[in-house]
Amino acid sequence: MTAAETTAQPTDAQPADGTAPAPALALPTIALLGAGAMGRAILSGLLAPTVEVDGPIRVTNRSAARAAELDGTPGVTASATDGDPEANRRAVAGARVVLVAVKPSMVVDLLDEIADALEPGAVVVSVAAGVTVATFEEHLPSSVSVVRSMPNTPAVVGRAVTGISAGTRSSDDDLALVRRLFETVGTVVEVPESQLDALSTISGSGPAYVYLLIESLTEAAVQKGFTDAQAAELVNGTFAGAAELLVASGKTPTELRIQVTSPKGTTERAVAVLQEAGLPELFGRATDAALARARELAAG
Ligand SMILES: NC(=O)C1=CN([C@@H]2O[C@H](COP(=O)(O)OP(=O)(O)OC[C@H]3O[C@@H](n4cnc5c(N)ncnc54)[C@H](O)[C@@H]3O)[C@@H](O)[C@H]2O)C=CC1
Ligand SMILES: O=C(O)[C@@H]1CCC=N1
Repeated sequence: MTAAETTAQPTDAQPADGTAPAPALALPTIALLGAGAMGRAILSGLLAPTVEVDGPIRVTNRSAARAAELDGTPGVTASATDGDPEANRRAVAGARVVLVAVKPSMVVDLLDEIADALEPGAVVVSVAAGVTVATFEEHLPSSVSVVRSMPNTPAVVGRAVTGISAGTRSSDDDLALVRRLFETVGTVVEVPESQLDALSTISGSGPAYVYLLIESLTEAAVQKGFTDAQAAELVNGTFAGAAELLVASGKTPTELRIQVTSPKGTTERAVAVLQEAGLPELFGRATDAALARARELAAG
């Protein structure tokens, strides 16, 4: 199931026995504009039982169907913007944090729509790829601050890696607040804005690269005669196990690859094919292409 297909729900931070732990983290009033794949992934972290948000999270989305689905979620009020031109303005009025999670091409129109409804002192948090702090600040009053972020979809299971960058008007407290917010869905790395697009090409897009590798190896398994179900079990299990071993062992990926690669054995032949085909360089080119696209998005 992709993040886009999930509905917002508490992350696996919830204890298995169903008992509610004491809220460990208090967050102020939040508006979330755009409940697509990323917006809902973040929402799932904010709805964890360990998080206490001041008042319901005000969510908006273009389609009425998605808004209606989310409106039934405890801790959320959701409105559709289709047919209700005031929905975003109502959502941001009085909110201390405003998360902007619409497509990059829609950001500027959205900012112009909400600018004079924002609470002075609000922190506007962007997750939009490419769109710069300067663009945000240009379209918003000087009484609000901007923080740019780049999360990734493992937020749905509380395992996001999120980059955050301060805007020119954001205080240390604003940045700390945004860090706490994203820590509800995983880990947070603070970088200067000049590095955020590069970070996006690695961790923002990274889950897609991993899934493409999984798809490719699965195809090879099916070509070798395994059923789809067997291929998925072999490949998904191998990726999950390898990633867990990487984290648990504290070893580098190179050390772990060498462990698998018996001298003159079978893996050595396979790895040689991948290296001769230029797999490492391909990732350099792929991330360069993503970076170029981020710059196009920044230009509008
Ligand atoms: N999908 C991903 O892995 C990541 C996405 N992002 C960023 O997150 C943002 C959203 O991306 P996705 O969730 O993938 O796109 P999406 O298309 O799944 O979601 C965008 C949502 O915004 C809603 N929307 C459109 N106009 C609106 C408006 N005026 N007011 C309120 N809601 C509105 C749409 O109905 C839609 O549900 C983008 O800016 C993207 O760059 C950032 C990191 C990772
Ligand atoms: O593909 C995109 O533009 C967004 C940003 C990083 C991941 N998804």
